[in-house]
Amino acid sequence: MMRPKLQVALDLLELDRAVQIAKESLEGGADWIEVGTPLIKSEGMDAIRTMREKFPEQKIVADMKTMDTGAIEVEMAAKAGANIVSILAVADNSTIEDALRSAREYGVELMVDIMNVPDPVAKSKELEEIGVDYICVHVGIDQQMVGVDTIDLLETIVKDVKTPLAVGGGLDAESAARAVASGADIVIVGGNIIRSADVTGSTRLIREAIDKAEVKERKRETLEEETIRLLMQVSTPNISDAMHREPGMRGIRPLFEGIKVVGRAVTVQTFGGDWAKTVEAIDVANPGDILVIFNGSDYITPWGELASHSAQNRGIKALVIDGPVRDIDEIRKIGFPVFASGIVPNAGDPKGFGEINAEITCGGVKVRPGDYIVGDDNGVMVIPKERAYEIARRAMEVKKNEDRVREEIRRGKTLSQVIELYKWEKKQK
Ligand SMILES: O=C([C@H](O)CO)[C@H](O)[C@H](O)COP(=O)(O)O
Repeated sequence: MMRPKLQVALDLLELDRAVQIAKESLEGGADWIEVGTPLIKSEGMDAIRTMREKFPEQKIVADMKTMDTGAIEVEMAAKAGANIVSILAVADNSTIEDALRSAREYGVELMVDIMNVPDPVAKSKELEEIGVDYICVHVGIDQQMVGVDTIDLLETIVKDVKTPLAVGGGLDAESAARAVASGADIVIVGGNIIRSADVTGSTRLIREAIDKAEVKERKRETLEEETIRLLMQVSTPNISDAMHREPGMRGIRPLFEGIKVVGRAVTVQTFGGDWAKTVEAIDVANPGDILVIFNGSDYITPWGELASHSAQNRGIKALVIDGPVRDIDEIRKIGFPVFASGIVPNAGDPKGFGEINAEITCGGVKVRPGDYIVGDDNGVMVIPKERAYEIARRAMEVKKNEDRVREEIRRGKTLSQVIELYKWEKKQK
């Protein structure tokens, strides 16, 4: 078997950064440079021309994601210097066939990306029949965020076609090795190389993994386990960015610094310091949950040290309260994480008004039982339970991107230089 190729996907917006990252990834063992679709949209065919000029010996893949007018788009990319042009399999066969004619005419190869096709096996057979050079088994970035797995897709196709397979979609060293073991001829990696602070080192790790193609037994995490693991690795600002700058809870701060908590909400609606429901909720919650309380008063508390102690014994992760707490000296001593909007000495009475596990508003944000709560030094974010996995994945992408930008700042550029801020200012109409 031929040594599998490693294709680095330059999904960036800035050409200078893309050139630098390409250079670093080639040093780490990448074979092919993919001019990613975002880069092509941002810089046009100049992105391909520049890569050709900077890397005259390298194989360059243009990820055009063409849907129509296949011939002209292949011609453009070929004339700009691409060796392989990638178009979409969801395009009509007339587009794919004409793109292939153009590829033959201009001396380039055609890769066809089966992302989003309704029947990947049937489509792959059809593409083989048409005679394309490569089939790209690809799970798009948005699909990755909702849990679609690239290797699962590869395994459904591999036995039915002989055309060389390029495989990509969220691959890291472990899944890249798995892809090769399952039959990938070309491994495409974007985010896990290009967003790394150490592009060369990350490429090297993936290179070694695909060369060995050793598959380790893996215990698949449940979606909930993976969601919590990922959320523990990102910050509330990462989460807010991933949610299109969704606000955190207003006016709610951690009682002490350096705490990071993730858990699912058990909600409590109470009134003016009535601590019956807040304390009963400790018995309702499961280990790992976070109590989220709306108190309706900023001068009488329904929560203090004894409740904290009891919650901690039950394995409850934290308390988030729109309202004040008391006994914070004792709460700090036992280290029970509390996020609150105030501190007072006086508690209310246990009258029994209110409700456990109703939808509430806390710090101006809607919270339902089971929603994911993340608290850290910056405040508290609420993630709707239906989108928790997706948001966790997207927040991780935000974090990775920041890791790379931080490294480029460390090397001496200003933030606006790194992200070419001026170019991306909204132009007035
Ligand atoms: O093609 C891609 C995507 O659609 C954005 O243009 C990526 O290059 C491809 O998915 C590889 O990137 P990662 O999934 O981040 O590894």
